[in-house]
Amino acid sequence: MAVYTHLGAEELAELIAHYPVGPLVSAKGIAEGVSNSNWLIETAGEDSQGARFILTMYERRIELEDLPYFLGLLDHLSARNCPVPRTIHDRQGAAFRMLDGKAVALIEFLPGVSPSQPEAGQAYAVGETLAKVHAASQDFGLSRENTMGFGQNLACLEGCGSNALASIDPDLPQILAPARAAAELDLSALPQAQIHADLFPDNVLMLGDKVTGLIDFYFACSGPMALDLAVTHAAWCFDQDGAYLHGLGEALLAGYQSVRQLDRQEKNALPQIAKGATIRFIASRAEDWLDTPDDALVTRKDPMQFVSRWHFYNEHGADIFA
Ligand SMILES: Nc1ncnc2c1ncn2[C@@H]1O[C@H](COP(=O)(O)OP(=O)(O)O)[C@@H](O)[C@H]1O
Ligand SMILES: N[C@@H](CCOP(=O)(O)O)C(=O)O
Repeated sequence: MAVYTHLGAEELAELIAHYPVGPLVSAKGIAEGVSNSNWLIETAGEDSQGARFILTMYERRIELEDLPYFLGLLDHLSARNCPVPRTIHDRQGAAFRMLDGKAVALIEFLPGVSPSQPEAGQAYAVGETLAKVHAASQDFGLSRENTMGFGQNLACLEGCGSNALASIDPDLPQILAPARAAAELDLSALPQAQIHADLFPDNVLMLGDKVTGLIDFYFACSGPMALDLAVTHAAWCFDQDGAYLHGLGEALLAGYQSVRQLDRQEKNALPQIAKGATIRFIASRAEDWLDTPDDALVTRKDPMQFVSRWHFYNEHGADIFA
């Protein structure tokens, strides 16, 4: 379920009239996603050829002051031929508007579907695209602190508390010690860029092995490129049962390095960074788990999936990223 707000037909038509896209033809709520409300918008187009867009209403976890960074980054990357949707600006040139007290943005619709069981060719293409995004972001003029960094992950887990973590799974509190170790890591000397920081398969649109869209940049921030690669590795390279998919891992790293070679310092740090990346998702999933009522329509994501990935990187990280 990801339409948290009801927008009536007249309200939608009035909103769309502020954009140079022609009159509204249809609006359908999109079920996927958990954070924001999204609609697939069809308009007549300025030239009456018809056009499609995504209308996003920002509901949770997004600060209004961060929108110029997120939406500006989309426009910056799109202008540099990265497969990223551009923002449609309204007739006054604004990238977002307020509606019923919430921010909304109209975003280019990109074709493609998110792979549910990614294959090696797709992992290669995602690695390649991620490296291109890192390169293209180098001259982006804005920056944003990572609000889900290793220090914040520790604070989040400590905020949940051992007892509450144990109520999710008796083994979960054991992640507190590794979270303390991750919070001590200093990644500031590693090569930096604007990073997506949440590049799960459901945030990538593909047609076959071609990446047609990277979406959902709402955790994007300024940070080490190796962290983005580690998040993507942890999100793409394990099957439903938690088994490591060696072929996907190799392909992702090869695709990335076909565009940008990792340096020795990054390779040495990657095993620790990958463990930290798993803790990032353990922390947010645990917090969401405890915050989500049992009868909520949103499906809770299991933090233990990433605990098992932490153990994998702890044992094999040095070999994988050598
Ligand atoms: N630019 C886009 N082009 C095509 N589909 C999109 C686009 N942006 C979002 N979507 C669709 O909307 C869904 C939810 O979007 P997403 O940004 O991931 O929401 P959330 O932040 O709530 O997770 C995606 O799974 C995708 O199907
Ligand atoms: N990718 C995160 C959850 C963030 O949700 P998104 O729908 O905004 O990508 C996870 O899997 O824990």
